[in-house]
Amino acid sequence: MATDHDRGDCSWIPIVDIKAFDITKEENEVDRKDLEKLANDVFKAFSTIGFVYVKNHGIPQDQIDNIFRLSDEFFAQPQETKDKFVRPMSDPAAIGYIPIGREYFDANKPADLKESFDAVPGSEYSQYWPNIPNFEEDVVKFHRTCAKLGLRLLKLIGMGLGLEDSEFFVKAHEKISSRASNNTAILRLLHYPPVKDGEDFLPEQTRCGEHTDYGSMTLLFQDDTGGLEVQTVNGEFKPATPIPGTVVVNIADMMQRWTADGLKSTPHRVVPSNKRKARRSVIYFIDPDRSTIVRPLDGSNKYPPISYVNYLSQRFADTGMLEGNEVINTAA
Ligand SMILES: O=C(O)CCC(=O)C(=O)O
Ligand SMILES: [Fe+2]
Repeated sequence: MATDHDRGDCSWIPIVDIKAFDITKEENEVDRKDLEKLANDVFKAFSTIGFVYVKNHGIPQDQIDNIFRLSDEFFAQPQETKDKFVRPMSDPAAIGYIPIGREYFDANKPADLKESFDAVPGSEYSQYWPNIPNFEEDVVKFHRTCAKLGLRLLKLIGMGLGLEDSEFFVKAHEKISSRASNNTAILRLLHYPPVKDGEDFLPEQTRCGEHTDYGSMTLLFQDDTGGLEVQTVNGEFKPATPIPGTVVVNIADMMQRWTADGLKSTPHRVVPSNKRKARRSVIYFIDPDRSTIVRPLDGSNKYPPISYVNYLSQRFADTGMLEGNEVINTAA
């Protein structure tokens, strides 16, 4: 069957091959023309559908496989073991386990059928790292690897937008791999459990409700189960089918605001297309440094300037996620 990619449908998620600028290359060995073409391709996708599949990114497949294996090992533990690592929601710099039902996008619907583990480097909450050999070390290493890819893409976005300083976004994320108190980028391991024989999803329950992400950009590694759907420019949802060897990358809300709606933060969701099978994904939510003041780069007053940390708190409050002085650090 011919796919959208075969048909060259430009309104749908394109595959961008970034081999010329993969994370193993030194920036000074990269051909300027290749870089400009990539910047143009990435910009075109992010200013229309808001999503790309990135191919030949340079993250070794065995490193990705290892993270999925550690994730499986964590979620396969008995519930009472996982419950010992429940993430304190009061601090965006915290890490830990988020059980089924703890997070929701729509209070009027049953909670999403998912559980997750949030990780950041240099967390003061080291007691929430599970007792699984190499878990903390490998997960933090993967966080840093994802940061590298994220910074490459932020550079391409800066070029694609024609910013005078093409490193502008890179500089606004320079603390991405440092302590979470400076930058809230999180690596989230996600597990969507299967429903057992004789059981089913509740009416209106899904795996991950329709939402946009909060920060600047998201990297999304999915297994081969399927279920991720992205809203098209015409408003309907279409499957973002897993493509082996690629990372799905999407623009998030803060970046849309920063670019005065030039880049699109597109609604997406995960439906139970294969509900008897578990689905796993690993998500890297990229945020600007917490103290960054975000103002529209076109010089307009489309949105008032706001510090990223205030923006994040406001978003949680708007969606009922802020309880008392609690702030939870999630995408939504
Ligand atoms: O699991 C996925 O593929 C997507 C999840 C997602 O969009 C999110 O957690 O923000
Ligand atoms: Fe998302």
